[in-house]
Amino acid sequence: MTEKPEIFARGRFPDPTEELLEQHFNVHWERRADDRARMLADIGPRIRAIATTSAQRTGGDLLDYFPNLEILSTFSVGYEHVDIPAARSRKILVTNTPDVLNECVADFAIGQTIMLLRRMGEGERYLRAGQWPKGAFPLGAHLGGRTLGLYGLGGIGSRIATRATAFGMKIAYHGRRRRPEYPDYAYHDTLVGLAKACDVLIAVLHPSPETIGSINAEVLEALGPKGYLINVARASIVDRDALLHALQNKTIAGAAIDVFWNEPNADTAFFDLERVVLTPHQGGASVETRAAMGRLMVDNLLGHFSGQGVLTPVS
Ligand SMILES: NC(=O)C1=CN([C@@H]2O[C@H](COP(=O)(O)OP(=O)(O)OC[C@H]3O[C@@H](n4cnc5c(N)ncnc54)[C@H](O)[C@@H]3O)[C@@H](O)[C@H]2O)C=CC1
Ligand SMILES: O=CC(=O)O
Repeated sequence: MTEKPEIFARGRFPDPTEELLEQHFNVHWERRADDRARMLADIGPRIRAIATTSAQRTGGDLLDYFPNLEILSTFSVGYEHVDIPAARSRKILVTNTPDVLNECVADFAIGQTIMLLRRMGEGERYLRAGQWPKGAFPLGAHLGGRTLGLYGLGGIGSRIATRATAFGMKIAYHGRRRRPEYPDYAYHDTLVGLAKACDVLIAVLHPSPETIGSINAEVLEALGPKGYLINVARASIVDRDALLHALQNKTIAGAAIDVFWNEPNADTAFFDLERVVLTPHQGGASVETRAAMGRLMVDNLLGHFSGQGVLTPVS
């Protein structure tokens, strides 16, 4: 019987994923190490793969423990927690888990849109606080007839658009180029232009040098006092101080934030604001989606070790 490849596993995965990893590999769990430095020194040269969640940062300093590392497989679409140039310079293949969570994150983004516009979270807090007998809760706003602006029209963004259309919303988007496959969606060649044109701006794209901090004071001003921001991408895309200022001064109507600047610590400065929905990075957090992500992460590792090739390399 051939030896199972030895892998280093970082973070905590759902039980079925951990079982799959144990089934196919000889797994060294970082979280179970009594003495991490000794563990790394002992197993480093034998490790051929890393499996990781997005909560762990992997840079060149860690990769140096693994001179025979071939592949790093992350249990996430996002890969900003991996130092891609450091991996590339060591000829380490990196894979992620795109597409299997598109529908799940799109459902969630629409859920946040409804929650925000219809003020459902605030309404529930009002009821629980015993405020209802003192007067009816203020009115919310419809989705139908409003324009949804997508900053990122990829796997997830395109699914959000389909759902929003069913709610009667018009779709606009900003990207690096016009997408002829979406003739019914209005293209804006600047983010400010998109923000001006839409009522609800949803960020759903990878953080990159080009996009980090791109939702800034100018964009929020363009969104205006009747505009809502929803961020299901990464916090780094939004200028935190500009957003806080806009919410405090009501220069935008509200925001839903699923991703934070220092996860898993939420930013308490946003806690007491009205018209704000805060969630703990739940976009892809369903049992079914997590299982599919785990399967894909493991399939990438199996594809690599069988010689058949990985399914979803980070390009
Ligand atoms: N909140 C959550 O739980 C989750 C968040 N995400 C986030 O969503 C992001 C997007 O995921 P996918 O839709 O799968 O990615 P994708 O790669 O399919 O789509 C991203 C889109 O953004 C566009 N884009 C890239 N740079 C741009 C720029 N400078 N200006 C405008 N558009 C640009 C791309 O052309 C592409 O159409 C992920 O990178 C991740 O950060 C993903 C999964 C779950
Ligand atoms: O944020 C989640 C991911 O898969 O990326």
